[in-house]
Amino acid sequence: MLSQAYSALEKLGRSVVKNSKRLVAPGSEPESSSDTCSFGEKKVLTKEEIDSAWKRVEESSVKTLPNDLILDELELDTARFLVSAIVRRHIEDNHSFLLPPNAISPAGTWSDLSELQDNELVYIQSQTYRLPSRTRIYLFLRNALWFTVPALRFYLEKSDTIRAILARDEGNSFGLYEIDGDSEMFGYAIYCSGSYFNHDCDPNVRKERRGRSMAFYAKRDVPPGEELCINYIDLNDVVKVRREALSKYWYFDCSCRRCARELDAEV
Ligand SMILES: C[S@@+](CC[C@H](N)C(=O)[O-])C[C@H]1O[C@@H](n2cnc3c(N)ncnc32)[C@H](O)[C@@H]1O
Repeated sequence: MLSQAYSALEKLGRSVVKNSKRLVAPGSEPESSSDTCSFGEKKVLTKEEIDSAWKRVEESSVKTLPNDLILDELELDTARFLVSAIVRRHIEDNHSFLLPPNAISPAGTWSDLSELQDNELVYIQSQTYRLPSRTRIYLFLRNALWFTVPALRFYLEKSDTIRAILARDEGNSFGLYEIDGDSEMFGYAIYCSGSYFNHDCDPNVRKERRGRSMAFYAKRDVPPGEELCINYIDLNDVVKVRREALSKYWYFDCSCRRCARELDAEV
């Protein structure tokens, strides 16, 4: 089914990108089709406004893919990731006997994913353009898969499943880097249990990618009860730069002891 869904997407994705004939400046707000939502003025959106934007899009009628529903390459990547997640959920819901016993993928199950921190509000509030982008991806998938892969309609009729996946992907996924060499980044992956590590600027755990898995090792002896933390950012930076990075890309103010110590030393 995954290949069926991917091939439907690939065909549509290619034709949509090919027909788009337009260049947009990186980082500019993408245009939206009539069914998607847009916010002319940049403003901080409330939870209610975000909910009602999704509801409006859900209420639009299912039709064959409209010509003006254009996804850029990054959005198409997101669409592929979403398809693999909903296919996985479909298998867990309906054909769990197909999954090898006790062979939980490193990514975790659907229920593991649902339990992760939901970051939709904070991310959309910080980058408003993401909302029309996400609703476009949802509409694209719903219209592209509705007739070609009817088994997935259940997950696309309402936006909850797509919203839930995107809300957990943000802020919980790990960057995948080349192990040796120049640290080229290959992409992102979610490892549900690994997402419970908080950040510390003097972490007691280090992460190491091993093929498709992520391994975590203690960096020193850890007394029972001490919180296990990894680092989300470069630890060689000075406190101001570290905190700015955590605030800009992770949307939190670091409460670790190293930050407190270094901030104290500055005053
Ligand atoms: C990947 S999650 C870590 C698990 C999360 N604490 C949970 O309960 O699911 C990242 C979130 O944890 C919190 N967090 C992680 N490290 C932190 C730190 N050093 N200071 C403050 N908040 C932190 C922030 O809310 C951040 O968005």
